[in-house]
Amino acid sequence: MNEFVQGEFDKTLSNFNAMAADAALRLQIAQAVTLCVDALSAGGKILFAGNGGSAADAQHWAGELVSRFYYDRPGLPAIALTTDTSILTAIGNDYGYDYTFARQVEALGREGDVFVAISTSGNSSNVVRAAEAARGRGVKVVGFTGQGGGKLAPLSDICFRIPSNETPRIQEGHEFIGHLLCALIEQAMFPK
Ligand SMILES: O=C(CO)[C@@H](O)[C@H](O)[C@H](O)[C@H](O)COP(=O)(O)O
Ligand SMILES: [Zn+2]
Repeated sequence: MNEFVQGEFDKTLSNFNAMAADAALRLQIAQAVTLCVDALSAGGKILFAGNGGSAADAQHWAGELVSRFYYDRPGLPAIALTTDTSILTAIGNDYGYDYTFARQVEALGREGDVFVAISTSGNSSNVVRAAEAARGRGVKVVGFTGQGGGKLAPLSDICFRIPSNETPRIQEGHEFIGHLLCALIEQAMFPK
């Protein structure tokens, strides 16, 4: 067991070391912040979606923006598309699970909004279809995925590809970058 735990620490540390050394990743973080700040400053909003642990990320990050992150300031408009069981079951039952997020993007997304699409494989159909729906409506797509990128990468205006093929490592990287984006958006929208 100790060996397993040590192995998990080692993989997580080497994943974060690789991210910390990646200058292109820092540039992407700055670009994603600009995209979100431009959208919010123009009266737009940020939509989030993902499955499983990534649904938790979607809700977590929307919560940081609507409520607060490091300090008190006005709430920012952000919606996780993973939370309303009536909507999710209606779309899932009437159109199919693949459409659970796309339908909501069609209903809620407006030109100038940002859709944050989270999928460790990059291939979850409901996330990929929602990214396609977003592009079709002039909604910018910020993708969060793994090393491979999957189908989501080419659909994204900016795509965070965590340098791992292991779902938990990818999710840990997502969580870190998601927090960074929330902090930087807060600072840019409401400088202290
Ligand atoms: O949290 C985990 C694994 O750590 C799982 O719930 C995981 O999110 C689910 O299997 C998802 O359905 C995986 O989908 P995706 O990341 O490939 O889009
Ligand atoms: Zn998990």
